[in-house]
Amino acid sequence: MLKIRTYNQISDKGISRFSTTRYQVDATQNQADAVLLRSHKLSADELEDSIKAVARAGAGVNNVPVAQCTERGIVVFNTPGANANAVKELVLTGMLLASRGILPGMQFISTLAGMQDNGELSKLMETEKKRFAGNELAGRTLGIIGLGAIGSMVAGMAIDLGMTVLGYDPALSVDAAWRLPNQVHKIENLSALVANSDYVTLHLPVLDSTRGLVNADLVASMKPGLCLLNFARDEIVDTAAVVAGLNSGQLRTYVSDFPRYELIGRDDVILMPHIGASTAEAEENCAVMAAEQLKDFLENGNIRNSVNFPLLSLERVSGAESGTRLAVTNKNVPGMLGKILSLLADQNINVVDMINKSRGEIAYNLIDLASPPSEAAVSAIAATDDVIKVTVL
Ligand SMILES: NC(=O)c1ccc[n+]([C@@H]2O[C@H](COP(=O)([O-])OP(=O)(O)OC[C@H]3O[C@@H](n4cnc5c(N)ncnc54)[C@H](O)[C@@H]3O)[C@@H](O)[C@H]2O)c1
Ligand SMILES: O=C(O)[C@H](O)COP(=O)(O)O
Repeated sequence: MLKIRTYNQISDKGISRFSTTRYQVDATQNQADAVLLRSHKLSADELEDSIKAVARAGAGVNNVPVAQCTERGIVVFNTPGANANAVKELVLTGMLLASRGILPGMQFISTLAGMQDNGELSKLMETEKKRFAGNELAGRTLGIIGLGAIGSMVAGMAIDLGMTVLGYDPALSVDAAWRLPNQVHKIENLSALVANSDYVTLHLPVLDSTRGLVNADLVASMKPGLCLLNFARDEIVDTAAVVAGLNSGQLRTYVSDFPRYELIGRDDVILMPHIGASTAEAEENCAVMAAEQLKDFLENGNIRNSVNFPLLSLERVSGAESGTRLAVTNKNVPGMLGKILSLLADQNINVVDMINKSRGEIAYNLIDLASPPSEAAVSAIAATDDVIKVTVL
């Protein structure tokens, strides 16, 4: 039996991908093979030595100790794009709430509970509605910081709304560049992007390089009256700089999925309780994608959508006598593959097929064998200097 320990509420659609004859999946599993979670802040101490993988049903992996996982040969997966549409729709909601008198207008109406005369009510609406006028999005400029799965969908939506779109992403992947609508004006300089935008929306991960990216200097460069939307992570924004910007009028509105106490109760701030991905569709998509990736890894050693391991996949060779596969993780240093293969040769085990890839300090190998390796052979490989993990699949 393979064991998966879950944290958070994971959609049943994902959990049901694991057959009950082969997997035990719930929050109580100890000595588990893998962890499946959403935003639970995972500490390295929660990862027992049996853990081979952590699957994040979602995009952000800042709640996972990725560097320690890498050192210990634990593969970390995420589900890029699976919740992008949910976030895109909430960005639109945020832009509309920031632009039209929707929330104050609704609050005004709620003060009228108890009025009994619809004629009077209609008259009151007509005299008061000027207090809740706003502006349209068409014709305005949206700056997008981070043009990955979410940023590109937001770009497409904004173009459809008649907005001009500026984009900034110094780490843009080739795949993401292909997905991007060609009407997006790529800007190399963050200050130029914020100086020329009416709305700026953040869609980048929190990393050491992006923590505090929106700071006092960037706020000072903003076009006066800009609306900032943060559906990425709170650490990317310096709250004190945002408060100062709102107080000075440099910022008109701050919309955020990450409430901070300093921001609660302000008319120029719209806060949501981290619900960017909280739709039935996104929760199902993320859970299913995470489950499929985890299964393919635990059963075949294949790696799709990992944030710390090379992406790699090897078809099972039909007719291979034993169907035995070794997954070996080692430090990315010269000569490792030779050592592993020679240990197998010493045991007279023939290699049917294999693949090897590296990423940063890690190398990962899938080796299909013509006959099952003895325990001694597996132990010898595991004991080799710079080998981190060996799994027989
Ligand atoms: N509010 C929510 O519920 C919610 C939901 C999903 C994702 N998120 C957050 O949104 C982030 C983005 O999600 P995604 O699915 O689009 O991820 P993604 O990996 O597809 O895209 C992120 C993009 O950010 C870019 N980037 C990296 N460093 C940058 C920098 N310094 N400046 C500008 N761009 C930079 C990358 O090159 C990439 O294109 C996640 O990391 C997560 O923190 C929040
Ligand atoms: O990074 C993400 O995918 C989002 O922040 C969603 O987080 P959640 O799975 O806890 O809703």
